[in-house]
Amino acid sequence: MKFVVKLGGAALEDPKLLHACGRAIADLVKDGNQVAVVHGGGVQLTRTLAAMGKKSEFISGLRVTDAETRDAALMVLAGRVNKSLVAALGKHGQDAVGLAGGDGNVFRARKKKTNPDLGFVGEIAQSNPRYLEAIWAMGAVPVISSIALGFDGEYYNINADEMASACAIATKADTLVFLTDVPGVKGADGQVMRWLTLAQIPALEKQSIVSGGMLPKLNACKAALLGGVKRVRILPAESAAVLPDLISTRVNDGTEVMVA
Ligand SMILES: Nc1ncnc2c1ncn2[C@@H]1O[C@H](COP(=O)(O)OP(=O)(O)O)[C@@H](O)[C@H]1O
Ligand SMILES: CC(=O)N[C@@H](CCC(=O)OP(=O)(O)O)C(=O)O
Repeated sequence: MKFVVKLGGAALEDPKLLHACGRAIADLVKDGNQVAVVHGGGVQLTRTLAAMGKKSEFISGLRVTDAETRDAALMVLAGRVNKSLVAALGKHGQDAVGLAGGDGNVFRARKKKTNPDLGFVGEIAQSNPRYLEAIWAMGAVPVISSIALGFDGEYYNINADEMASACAIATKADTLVFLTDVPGVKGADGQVMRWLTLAQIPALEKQSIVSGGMLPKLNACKAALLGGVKRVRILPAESAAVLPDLISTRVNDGTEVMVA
């Protein structure tokens, strides 16, 4: 089976959690699966920007990204965060190869057209997974940061959930899992929804039951399901150990997002 596992920045904050996620991903590979990891690092980027004296601003869950912010994103996401994940997999004996969207032209971006304008925020315009296939052929795990090179030669900041769904579609993954900092998608009663269909999403958004970072996440779930990915699950990073069980065992953690 082919898996894309997305790790959010909050999940990467806690060394114990990072260790547990690294182990679960390594176990998934030991079971014979092909796994690509896509990661965020929003929290880490916000912290670095604050140290630089820059405030972070988000519109509908997307960071307003001027040139200085984009350069910091390259430094933090494609640098420190990417390499700490490569190290976490290495600790469990799993080879990993870090890359950003521009490397090997695996993902190419175009500027996201939004109102208001978000600067260097991009969306994936083209993908070519041949380098991912090559990394898998070597028994390694590609670890992809949410940065991609535009056709104009500029790097663009991509929401990591969006990057993960583009990766799952491009690689024809069977399963896309979002490891995050909440136990799942909470409904109107504040309880985690075990299942969520695409038809339920607009009402949740309209009533502001989902907001912030959950908006791009649910958009990414929808894109993946409509793009042919069979299973999409939002899972708390604390439950990463259940990853290898997702295929054959009934798992209650998190929210399964389904077409209908
Ligand atoms: N209905 C909801 N259920 C769960 N989380 C929600 C909901 N609405 C908004 N959120 C927010 O979405 C966040 C998860 O998105 P995000 O911060 O982007 O995570 P990640 O770093 O894993 O991508 C949660 O921390 C929570 O604050
Ligand atoms: C355009 C945009 O918003 N990009 C995100 C990329 C990182 C990300 O998505 O990180 P998480 O998965 O940890 O939230 C950002 O700048 O924060």
